[in-house]
Amino acid sequence: MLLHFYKYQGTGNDFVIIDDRKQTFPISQELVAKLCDRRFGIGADGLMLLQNHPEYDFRMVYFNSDGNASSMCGNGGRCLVRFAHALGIFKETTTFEAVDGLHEASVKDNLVYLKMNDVRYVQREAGYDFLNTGSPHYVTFMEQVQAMTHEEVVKQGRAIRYNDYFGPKGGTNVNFVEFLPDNSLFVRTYERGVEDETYSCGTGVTACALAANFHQLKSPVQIRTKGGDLQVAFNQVGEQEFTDIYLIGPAEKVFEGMIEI
Ligand SMILES: N[C@H](CCC[C@H](N)C(=O)O)C(=O)O
Repeated sequence: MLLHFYKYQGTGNDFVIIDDRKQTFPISQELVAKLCDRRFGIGADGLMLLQNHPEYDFRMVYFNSDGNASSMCGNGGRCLVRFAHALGIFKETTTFEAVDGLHEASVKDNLVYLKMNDVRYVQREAGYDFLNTGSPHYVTFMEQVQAMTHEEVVKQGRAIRYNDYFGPKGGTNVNFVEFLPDNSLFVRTYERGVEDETYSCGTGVTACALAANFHQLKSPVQIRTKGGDLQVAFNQVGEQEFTDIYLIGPAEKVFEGMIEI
């Protein structure tokens, strides 16, 4: 069977997208992992289905590149909004349903504005913060993050993702954050379910921006990643409470094609 697919990327976090409004995609962990494989498939950090929704513009179904369905993907959400806009599903703003509930979004001047769910609690520990921005994120602020090798990000990220505290809870994504002189952040992320460093992580940079608020960084926070620049705007309504959280940045179609499945 020939499958029509689209390839999108949002600041280097890349995805296979399927227009599955007819809900015919034969979901299986094996097929999703194969399509995301960078040698034997199309290659991506994740795969998304765009499906019809009885009340809202569309439904987002997200899978990590390990083939397993997962929690919310911020960059994936931005790419799917860009795709839906290109399909003509909406003109200015859209509301869609994802695994963590409803999201509003808009496309303006080549940027996608994605509203993230409110954050009601930030667990603050010695040396890290832990919060859920649609996916679970461990955030640690340190020097020289830009200078870390890929191997160091993977080794240190993997150790935290599988440690005795986070491992039994399904693991976590791990973010290493450096304050830059211009009050922006440089973020590198080890992603659960990709089990590697990705070029950026949308729910990850969102978590880093909120955690940086405890270090006097105010909204909007500029974040640099290996894959490009993102912005996170938010409203702090309480010591640990954030609403009106927007993840803002570019999302582009790279190519489309057909693949035998
Ligand atoms: N790997 C994440 C999901 C994708 C998050 C990331 N790609 C993003 O842009 O938010 C997890 O399993 O928690």
